[in-house]
Amino acid sequence: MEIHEKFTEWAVEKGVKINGIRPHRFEGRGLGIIAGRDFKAGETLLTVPLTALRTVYTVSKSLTRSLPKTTTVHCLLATDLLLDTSSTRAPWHAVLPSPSDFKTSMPLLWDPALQSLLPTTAHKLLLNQQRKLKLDWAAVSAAFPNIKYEDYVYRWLLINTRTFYFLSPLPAHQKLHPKNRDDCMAQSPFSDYFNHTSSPSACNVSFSSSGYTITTPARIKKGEEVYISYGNHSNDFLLTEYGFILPETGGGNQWDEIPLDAFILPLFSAKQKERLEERRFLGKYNLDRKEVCYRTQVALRMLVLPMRKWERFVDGLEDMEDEQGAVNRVLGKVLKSLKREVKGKMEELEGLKEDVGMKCQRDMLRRRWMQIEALIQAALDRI
Ligand SMILES: C[S@@+](CC[C@H](N)C(=O)[O-])C[C@H]1O[C@@H](n2cnc3c(N)ncnc32)[C@H](O)[C@@H]1O
Repeated sequence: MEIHEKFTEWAVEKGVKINGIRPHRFEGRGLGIIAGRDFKAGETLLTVPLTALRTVYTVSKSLTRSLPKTTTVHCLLATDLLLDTSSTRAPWHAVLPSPSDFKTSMPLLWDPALQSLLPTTAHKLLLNQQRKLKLDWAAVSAAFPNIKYEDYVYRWLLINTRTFYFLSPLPAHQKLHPKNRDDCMAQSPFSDYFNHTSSPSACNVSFSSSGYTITTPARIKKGEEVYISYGNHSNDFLLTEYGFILPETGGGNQWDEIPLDAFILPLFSAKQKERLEERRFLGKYNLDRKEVCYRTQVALRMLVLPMRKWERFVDGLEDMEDEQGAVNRVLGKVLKSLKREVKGKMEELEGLKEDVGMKCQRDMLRRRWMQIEALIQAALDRI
């Protein structure tokens, strides 16, 4: 833990205030934060001043000028991180995960045969990630032909997995605020040790002109891991963007959900789709841990109600309960088709040769498919 002690000293020098917490290695989660004492609800665990952050405003002008004006903040921060060989932030760089940590966990670096077996949402996010990386790499490789792709991707993933939402509160920066939400990012030392939970016990991260403040909403006992929330994300999102999924044990992921569009949309005629679109109920049908979403309930009613009655229902003039039995029968068919698809994907995964990807990658994918199967089965058992 010596590098972590050195980094902690470095962070304190930069004005980071660490109150009773320290980095600790947790099985399966890499580094995280452990409570060094008992905490009461409302206590502040960490403050990071603006001056300690790495942001688009700390990137040197010479680097910014070398890249096109349209370059993303993600790309600027990744390139800056790669080119920064000074000793200024060396203690911070020393505690970052290694390229091999990403190789095992991030689907972006997996074998294409495994990538093609990612669940729908995770796969869509991967395609989007690949598109963004391709554009960023085109800009960087043109400006710095000596940079190696692997070295760049490593930094790109560091930025992808370790930044916080950031909009500079400094008036001088405000006219330059990024237009794209994806560009509102900053690296914050020490805060980037916190692992994610979907539980309400996650610490609150607030941001103001004095920087980031991390506060606990609940009591924490000495020796417990302390978490923040990266957002209300499903496990498919966490898998592609952060390289992990929350397990079922310990409460699981309360925000987990799976899309149903591929199985529901084909049930409608072109005319029905038009009407759903007009009433803003076309697509984005999901199943979460408790139920199918309201959009699904509304859309499926179109298949069991005369159009007029459906319109009255959408206008709030008809009761939801009356047709629930008929809706559940359609939903049951949808869920059974989805379950068959999941089974097929799991069989494909089992049929892959042992040398396709790494065992830990295949295990992670299998665990995700099993979670999806369990979500579907729980929904079938409810109806
Ligand atoms: C901001 S960093 C947190 C610190 C990181 N664990 C480390 O070793 O430096 C985010 C990364 O931590 C890991 N992580 C965060 N929360 C996790 C969790 N609940 N379970 C497993 N891994 C987690 C993922 O690899 C994620 O990309």
